[in-house]
Amino acid sequence: MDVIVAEKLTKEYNGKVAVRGIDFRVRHRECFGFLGPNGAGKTTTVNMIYCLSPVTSGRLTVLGMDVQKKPREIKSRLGVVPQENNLDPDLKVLQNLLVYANYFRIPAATARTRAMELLEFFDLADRANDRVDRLSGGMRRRLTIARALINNPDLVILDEPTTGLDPQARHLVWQRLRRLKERGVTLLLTTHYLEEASQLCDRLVIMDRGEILEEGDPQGLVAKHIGREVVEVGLGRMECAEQFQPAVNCDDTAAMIVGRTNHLLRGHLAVGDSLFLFPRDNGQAVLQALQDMPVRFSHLLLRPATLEDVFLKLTGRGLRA
Ligand SMILES: Nc1ncnc2c1ncn2[C@@H]1O[C@H](COP(=O)(O)OP(=O)(O)OP(=O)(O)O)[C@@H](O)[C@H]1O
Repeated sequence: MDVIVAEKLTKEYNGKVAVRGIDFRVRHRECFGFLGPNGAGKTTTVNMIYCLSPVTSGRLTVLGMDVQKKPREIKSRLGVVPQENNLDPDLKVLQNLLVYANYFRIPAATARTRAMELLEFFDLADRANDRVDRLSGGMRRRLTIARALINNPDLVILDEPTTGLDPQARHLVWQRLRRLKERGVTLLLTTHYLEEASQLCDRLVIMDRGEILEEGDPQGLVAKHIGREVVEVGLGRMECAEQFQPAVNCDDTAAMIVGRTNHLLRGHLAVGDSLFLFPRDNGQAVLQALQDMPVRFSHLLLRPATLEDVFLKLTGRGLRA
């Protein structure tokens, strides 16, 4: 049985559509992601999944139950990590977990054992008696995730789990989330970090302006839309040789580059003063062809293709634009 089934799911705020008739399914024990820029509708979608925000139209079932009919039952089996940490800063680390356990009516002894196990798992055991306001941002985030697990949920929803964390803290959170997945917990996360999506998600949807543009596994999506590599050409502040004078603007130069390398490409994309070339199979040959041109580009690089390229190709914008 799928853990979440959404069909033509729609959310409007005062007549303004935030989520526009989307369909998706989350499978048991997978990590499923919503990748998209700010305002794409990710938070709105997860708010409907954890029954915080009513569905405007369409069908949404979580753990086999309709969100409009069984919100209480659904909530009791979910763990939720909201975008903003909402820990109680006046309470100590362990107390934060115990108070939460109380909401779920977990017996005190069980709650204490589980809380200590979770603190251990998230590398926070030695901070159990510290006040929350003494913790670093990364520790608070891990504590928020630990708290979401206190009721042993069947599904954990994480809204932008590592936004605002430094790279080291982010990697530590990813490591723990991967271990949770190995233990069989179904994870659903929203993110605008392509690296987070690639590192954690088995499958994801790319969302923009309330719609799902694509669905698949991260590697499969990159292979389908882009290929293995990208040659990125910076067309701003170019230095041209005399004989290359006709190519004075980006559009002309981009057209000329594509003309010369087309036989080596499976596609290309011009965005602002950057040109992205998608080599058919030999990125090095494309790079060489450009290096042979009498132009010094503002930058020229051959790099692995990423989900960011997929997003750019689908929307014409960057994820952080
Ligand atoms: N409570 C609300 N009332 C009115 N409009 C809202 C409300 N919440 C969200 N919106 C609008 O719905 C759209 C989708 O917002 P949402 O927060 O779901 O996007 P998001 O992808 O999660 O982005 P972010 O990463 O910024 O949270 C936006 O246009 C937003 O302004």
